Amino acid sequence: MRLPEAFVAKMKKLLDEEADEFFAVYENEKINGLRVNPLKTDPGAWAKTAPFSLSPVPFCPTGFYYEPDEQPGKHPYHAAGLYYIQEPSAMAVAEALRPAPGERVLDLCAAPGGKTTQLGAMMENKGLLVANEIHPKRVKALAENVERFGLTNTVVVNETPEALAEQFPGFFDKILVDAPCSGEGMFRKDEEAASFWSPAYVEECAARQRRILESAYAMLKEGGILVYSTCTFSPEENEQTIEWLLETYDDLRLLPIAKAGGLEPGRPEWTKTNRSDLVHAARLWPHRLKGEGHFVAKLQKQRSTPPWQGRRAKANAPKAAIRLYRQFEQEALWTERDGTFVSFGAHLTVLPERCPDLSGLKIVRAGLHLGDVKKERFEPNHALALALRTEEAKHVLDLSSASREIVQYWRGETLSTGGDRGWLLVAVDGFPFAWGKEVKGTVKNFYPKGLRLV
Ligand SMILES: C[S@@+](CC[C@H](N)C(=O)[O-])C[C@H]1O[C@@H](n2cnc3c(N)ncnc32)[C@H](O)[C@@H]1O
Repeated sequence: MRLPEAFVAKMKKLLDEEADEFFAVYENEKINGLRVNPLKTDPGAWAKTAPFSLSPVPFCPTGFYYEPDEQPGKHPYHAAGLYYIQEPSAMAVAEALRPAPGERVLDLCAAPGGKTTQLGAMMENKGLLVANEIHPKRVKALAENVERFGLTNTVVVNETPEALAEQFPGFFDKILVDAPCSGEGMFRKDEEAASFWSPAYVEECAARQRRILESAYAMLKEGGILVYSTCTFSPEENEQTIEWLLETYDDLRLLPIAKAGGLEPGRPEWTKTNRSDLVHAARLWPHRLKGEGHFVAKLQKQRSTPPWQGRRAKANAPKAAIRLYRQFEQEALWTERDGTFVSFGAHLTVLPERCPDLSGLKIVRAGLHLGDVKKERFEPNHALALALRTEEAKHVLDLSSASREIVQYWRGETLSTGGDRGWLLVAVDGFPFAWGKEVKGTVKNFYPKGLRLV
């Protein structure tokens, strides 16, 4: 592939005798990976019986490589949220943050949701995950992936980092800044990134990263952890951004990232002041492991920070909406859902635990969208189907992934079953896939129109 000349010259200078090995990887095919959803299945056990030939990614316990001739993105298991197709090196980022269930976590630059889905799964749907994306178009894909993965503790927001910082000073235990960057590490995967590249663009990205990090710092609580990552090689956006951060906020401390599975240290010699602590950061090099280029740094805030003083969100769902939902629950489910029920128009939603007041923010999705009240009836949302376990549904239509019916259903067609059971959960090999309504022998299709197979 054709690489920008100035990029080639710069990397030759930086990498010196390692440069030939580095440039040789551009002749190879890109590496493919998927990350299995532990909310839905046991990754190790599933990988052994999966319809793809999977081998483990050494630095991510839920990550697997698949072969270039396979297409897991087109399998109904993908639609059922069993895995996320993700560039393997990108999987190391959420591993460095590793939030615990119950924490307050922010993914500040989140679309399309690779890391959000990984963080949400690590949190076992407990606590609060705020997934923010500044671009209104990209936020839609983020919300869809959150839904597909079955995340119920996640609020998807479409804001600037500055607006969030105003609302949430000192609020978060953990923050991920997976920064917009010049994308040098993705040239092999995305040739367009190469056409976009220039030295001036690298500087522009670095300036933007610094602004985003200022907001992130403001939102961290005392003792809170920040992970910063890029998919680029340039020292200006990596070691030097962290150098700037450490100089600007002298209470921040770099924490070591384990160098397992091929991760290498950051490069102190690429900072302006030769900061030795940059070895704690991690670099993922495409010529040193099976994956593209990435940089990851982990920092802890030491300064005493006034605890967040904001209000909690209050339940506001009309009684009638909850009554209709409870009726649906009685008819279709064995389990009852508790929590803070709120309405956005006809939408009925249950918020994540201890969710803060969200007024004034552009909220795309808040917690679990249970369904909509339509003409005095409750219609369950696709998100609810994907957040359930099959055992929770009273009526299940389990289709084989190899069957014609699953493809028909995915396309939006009705199915003939002969039954009359009302709302039923359509599943693929035992994994929830969508809602259907079985009336007088026919299952009416509730697979969302925008997600159907075409
Ligand atoms: C590297 S991508 C994030 C990838 C994502 N974390 C994932 O794993 O799927 C960076 C994101 O930052 C967003 N972004 C661009 N400018 C931004 C800004 N000024 N503040 C915050 N986010 C920004 C981009 O739209 C993009 O979606």
